[in-house]
Amino acid sequence: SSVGTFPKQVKIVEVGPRDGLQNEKNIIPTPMKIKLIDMLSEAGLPVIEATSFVSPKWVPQMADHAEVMKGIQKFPGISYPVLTPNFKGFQAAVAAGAKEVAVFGAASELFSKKNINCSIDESVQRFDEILKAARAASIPVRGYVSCVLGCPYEGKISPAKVAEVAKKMYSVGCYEISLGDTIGVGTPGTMKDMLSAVMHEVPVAALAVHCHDTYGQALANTLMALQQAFTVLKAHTCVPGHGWPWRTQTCDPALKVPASVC
Ligand SMILES: CC(C)(COP(=O)([O-])OP(=O)([O-])OC[C@H]1O[C@@H](n2cnc3c(N)ncnc32)[C@H](O)[C@@H]1OP(=O)([O-])[O-])[C@@H](O)C(=O)NCCC(=O)NCCSC(=O)C[C@@](C)(O)CC(=O)[O-]
Repeated sequence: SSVGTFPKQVKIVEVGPRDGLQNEKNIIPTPMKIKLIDMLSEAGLPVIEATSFVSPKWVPQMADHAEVMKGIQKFPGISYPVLTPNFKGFQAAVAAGAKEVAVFGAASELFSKKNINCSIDESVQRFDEILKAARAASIPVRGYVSCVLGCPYEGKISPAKVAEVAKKMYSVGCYEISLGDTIGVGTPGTMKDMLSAVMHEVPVAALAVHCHDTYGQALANTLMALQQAFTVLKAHTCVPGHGWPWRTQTCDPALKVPASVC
């Protein structure tokens, strides 16, 4: 009976080669990373986050970003976005052949400082600079908001704060906002409250969730997010034939994408 309460289509963004590997202490050989990404491509995943163009002093495991990008097979129809924290990273990513990038901010001031060494407001300014250059180069930019259900330094984060940051990132031009339960402390209840607040500010079809499984709640939280998305999508109508921002495909009437994101 629950089958009718999910969206008909779901986009999965595979982040293993980046999020999965970035904290590994032992440096994984570049050919092994390339092999992993090629195997994920062969498995048919539509989007594979390949690496991140961050400072090697901050994340040594991702220091081989350019070699990874150059070495992987680019399967037709598969996107290989990479993380870019600043303009320097964006330029390096484009030079290495990236066709899509992701910027990453946080709903927690302390986490922002510890992760990308700037305040939330400063991060949005940096993203704006990336977005302007990306627009000129026709490169789509995805946005992450970390700590949406809790922060390792600040504890609870209010849904209103998450909505505020998500709105800012959407407003500067991120085509999709991925809401990260960075430390996996969310529950279906807190996920529901957070999404309700964010959905007032960002169209549901432009939202994604990124759930860590620290306490075994990731699947339950994802289920809640899908059900909530379905409830909101069901209430909207779509204008067929309109293109997605930054995207070439036309919107799918079956998805009932709100006209506001077409
Ligand atoms: C943002 C910075 C660079 C600021 O770091 P900073 O130290 O403030 O940067 P800076 O501008 O002062 O530069 C310091 C040095 O870094 C270099 N540098 C500067 N930028 C780059 C770059 N792009 N690529 C390569 N090198 C760079 C720069 O050239 C300089 O080199 P030096 O002169 O000392 O030799 C740093 O904090 C950083 O790289 N942070 C990345 C942290 C990170 O990757 N975290 C994990 C990803 S986020 C995540 O996992 C969450 C997510 C997305 O999965 C969702 C969720 O679960 O919540």
